[in-house]
Amino acid sequence: MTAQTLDGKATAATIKAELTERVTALRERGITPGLGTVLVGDDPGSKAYVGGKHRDCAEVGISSIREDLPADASQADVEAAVARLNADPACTGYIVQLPLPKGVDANRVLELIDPGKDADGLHPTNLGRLVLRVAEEITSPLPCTPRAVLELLDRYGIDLAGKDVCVVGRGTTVGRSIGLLLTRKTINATVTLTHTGTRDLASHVRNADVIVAAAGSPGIVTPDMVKAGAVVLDVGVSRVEDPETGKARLRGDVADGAAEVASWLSPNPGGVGPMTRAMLLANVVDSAERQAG
Ligand SMILES: Nc1nc2c(c(=O)[nH]1)N[C@@H](CN(C=O)c1ccc(C(=O)N[C@@H](CCC(=O)O)C(=O)O)cc1)CN2
Repeated sequence: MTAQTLDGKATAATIKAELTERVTALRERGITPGLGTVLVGDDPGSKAYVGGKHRDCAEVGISSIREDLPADASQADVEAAVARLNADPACTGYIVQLPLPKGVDANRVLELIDPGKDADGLHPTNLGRLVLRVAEEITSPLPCTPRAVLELLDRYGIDLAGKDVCVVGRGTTVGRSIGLLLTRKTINATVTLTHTGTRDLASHVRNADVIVAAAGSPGIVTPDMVKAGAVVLDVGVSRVEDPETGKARLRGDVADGAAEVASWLSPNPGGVGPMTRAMLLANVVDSAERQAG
């Protein structure tokens, strides 16, 4: 068996075309959605992700605003950038790129974001809504990568009701919140959240109908851990040095060979990453539409 591809790149392109139409309709009503970003420091990955977010905005007609701060920015500097975006009427939604450098308390920063402008769905109020609303519609923004996973599966018609899902990794942007989404009554999956303290990771993963590998640990999910016919989402990404060329290359959390066992597999790159970018745009457009009534 060779797994079918959950093509995030192609799906994201379709979603971006849909969003372009919605942005055009907003602009015709005199409303221009605007995404702000706060980037602290020179981490090449974070710089590339933020650059990609601004290119995506330009592609669909969303305006964008940058707050780029040096690596030695203080907690107060970062909080001041957040305050500027909270006050800026041209910014309808914004994100603080994570991780923040050591010495800056990310949770304190996230708490200062105006929840109505929280394009990442990471403010405690928006995460709290996710906890509280089990069956009711959630109109507040959802964290982009969890939303990306769900949207990708939905676009390929993969039903999760009654399925056992194993999430590997308990990070803020993916692992901790995806279980809340998957266990909503509209989805009805059963979730096991595993992490570095889990005993016998393989046994949990092996039980799962759907695996969400989001540990940021290259190749942590090996083919022998994948149940035949499972759906595998490779979310985590790491830059590792290729021993042959000495050059840095991207590696996902799922080791080579999983495609021979799984029924569906999201490639990495080209799977959940592009969908994460598309879901950020969707959060911005959703919130601009809500603000416009
Ligand atoms: N404030 C946030 N910080 C971070 C988030 C987030 O959702 N909000 N997620 C990640 C980084 N991230 C977006 O910020 C992100 C990661 C990966 C991709 C992506 O498209 N990856 C490509 C490969 C890219 C490459 O070549 O380097 C792919 O998977 O095809 C987009 C966004 C942590 N921080």
